[in-house]
Amino acid sequence: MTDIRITGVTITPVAFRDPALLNAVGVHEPFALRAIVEVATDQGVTGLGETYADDGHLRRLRAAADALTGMDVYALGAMHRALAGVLAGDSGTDGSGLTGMITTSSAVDRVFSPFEVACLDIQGKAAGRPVSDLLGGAVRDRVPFSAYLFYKWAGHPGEAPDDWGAALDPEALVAQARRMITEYGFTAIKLKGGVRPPEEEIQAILALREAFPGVPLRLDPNAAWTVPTSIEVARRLEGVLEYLEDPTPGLDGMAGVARETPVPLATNMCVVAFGHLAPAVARGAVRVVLSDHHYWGGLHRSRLLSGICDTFGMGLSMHSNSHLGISLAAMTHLAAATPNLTYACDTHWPWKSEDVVVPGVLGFTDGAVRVPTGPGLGVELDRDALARLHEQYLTCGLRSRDDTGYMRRIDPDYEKKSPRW
Ligand SMILES: O=C([O-])C(=O)C[C@H](O)[C@@H](O)C(=O)[O-]
Ligand SMILES: [Mg+2]
Repeated sequence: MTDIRITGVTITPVAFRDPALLNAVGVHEPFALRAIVEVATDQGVTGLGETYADDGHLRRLRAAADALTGMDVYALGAMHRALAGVLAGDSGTDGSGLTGMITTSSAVDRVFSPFEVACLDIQGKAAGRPVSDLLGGAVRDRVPFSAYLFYKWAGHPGEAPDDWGAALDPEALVAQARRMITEYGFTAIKLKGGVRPPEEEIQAILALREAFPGVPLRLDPNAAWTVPTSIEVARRLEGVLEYLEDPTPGLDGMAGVARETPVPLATNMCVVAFGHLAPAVARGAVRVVLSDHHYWGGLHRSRLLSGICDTFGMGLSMHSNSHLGISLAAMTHLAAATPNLTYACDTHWPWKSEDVVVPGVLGFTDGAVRVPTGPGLGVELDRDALARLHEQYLTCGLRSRDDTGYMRRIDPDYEKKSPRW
């Protein structure tokens, strides 16, 4: 078999419009940042990856690109090892906004991920097979996603309201869910909490339960609550929630909540790297892990995570940050080829109005994305859109995600606290 050698990597940071979505650490800025990674090879086949674009991450991506140039796209293990060398001594904990609230994931895994995805795109194109086939083969041809609700302002301060409008109470969240379900057909609902006092968020979940009987519901306050508050909310929502995501900070706190409630606890905050799995299992801290190939080291390492979860009887769901079409394609191939990923995956997709991929391949029907069957990821770059969103990156002035800093500019008294209630 002929090698397919990397001859060059292009990393293009882009910015796309993002609504004023509220979370436990502040509010989304007017633009979300992503980096588009294009890998070129000596066989003329190219591959795509998508990742975060905070300044520190971009610097690491560029160093990685130099180290990977000349390597064979099949040598994924050697690439991961090479990046461990390049990033040795770099804790990668700057840019706390990279993954939302996650600062303890592995820098090597975060940097490796978009290159691995691009190499799998190339391998798939060379073999004429979809990426899901390289991951063991699709076990489902459609991947269900959840309606991801946010408390939100009507618009960014000083701008006209967006077409979703404000959502600051249960009625508005029910209306938001109704629109998302009408437009996308979602069959599960997640509410991003940690924004309003817990009693209000309980009322919001109860309103959603009444409006959408039988639809699985999740609440994720991103560690905004103390252990006693978490236990009380879990008690009030027992039998109502499919799972409660990261109610409180840290493995010990989560274990303390888990001991007192039958409601399954899920996480994308206290188990975000392989080293966290053994202590989480030992403490019985979580019943569901949200995978995310962007920080678990790509698609193969996410499948390794799924095997570990399966072995230890933990469920598997999927986390998302604001993302574009290359990521959605990668998430869909991965989910299709992961038998124990039985929960509807998270996606921020409905919140974005711009993209870098040619439209048409990825679409939602009945809340699910059909797994692309073309070679590789199955998506193609729209070069005009890429240029436009790169220009937007250059002019928007944002260089790192900073939900707290943005909130403080609007409300100088705002304090970041975990737990808050
Ligand atoms: O499940 C989660 O924790 C997330 O989706 C993290 C994200 O950063 C979310 O909170 C957001 O976009 O504000
Ligand atoms: Mg979460």
